Amino acid sequence: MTTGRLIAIFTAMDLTDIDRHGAARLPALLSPDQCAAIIALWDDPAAFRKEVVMARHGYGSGRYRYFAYPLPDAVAALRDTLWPALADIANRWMEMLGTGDIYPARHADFLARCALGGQDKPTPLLLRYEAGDWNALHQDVYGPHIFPLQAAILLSRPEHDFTGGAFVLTEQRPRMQSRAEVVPLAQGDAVIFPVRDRPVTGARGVHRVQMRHGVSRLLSGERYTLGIIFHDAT
Ligand SMILES: O=C(O)CCC(=O)C(=O)O
Ligand SMILES: [Fe+2]
Repeated sequence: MTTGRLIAIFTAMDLTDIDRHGAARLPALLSPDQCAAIIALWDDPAAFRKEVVMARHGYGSGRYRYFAYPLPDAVAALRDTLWPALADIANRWMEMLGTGDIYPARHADFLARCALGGQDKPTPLLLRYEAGDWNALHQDVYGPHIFPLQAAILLSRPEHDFTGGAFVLTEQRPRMQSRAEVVPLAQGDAVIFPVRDRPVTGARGVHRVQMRHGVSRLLSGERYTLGIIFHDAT
């Protein structure tokens, strides 16, 4: 995947979906071969710094592994090339919310800021679900430094490699009932979504709505996802 191709996809996609619906889909960000190559990393212990068995923590059922630094090239490239377009959205959001936060033009500069605050462990992760597994609704916050958007890339083929296992987002609206959004993904598609909350313009101005994401129960097969989170962890 070249930067040029990523930028072309971004230009083509409807980024306003993030503001309208809380999520945007980037079709075919990775090819089937690229997906297979990332899935193959699962069995390379040297690629990872930590494994989480989700049931042990009440996170659902399934496993995930956090990549170690240096990240595999494909993972590092995704973090770098997605950054500029997402930082633009994030900076617009911070302006709407009046936080005064500004995300730098280069992802490396944001990581340096995280590291100064003690957040220096890589957060990109590979997730694996089998039949019966699921991912509880959650927010990927790892410390005070938060980049407000993240990406998840489906590496397996729906209906071929697995059934069930839908990517789900919920939006908790202040003093109102919550809204669910299901994002149908094909192999290689990415979904871009808020980490914790997002600004919504209402009748009385801008307010934050809390967002959570998760995965519904897998009915059969095996499902792998690559998660790209832009802040690091303590
Ligand atoms: O498996 C999924 O689709 C969700 C993964 C996830 O929670 C994440 O990437 O942060
Ligand atoms: Fe997550």
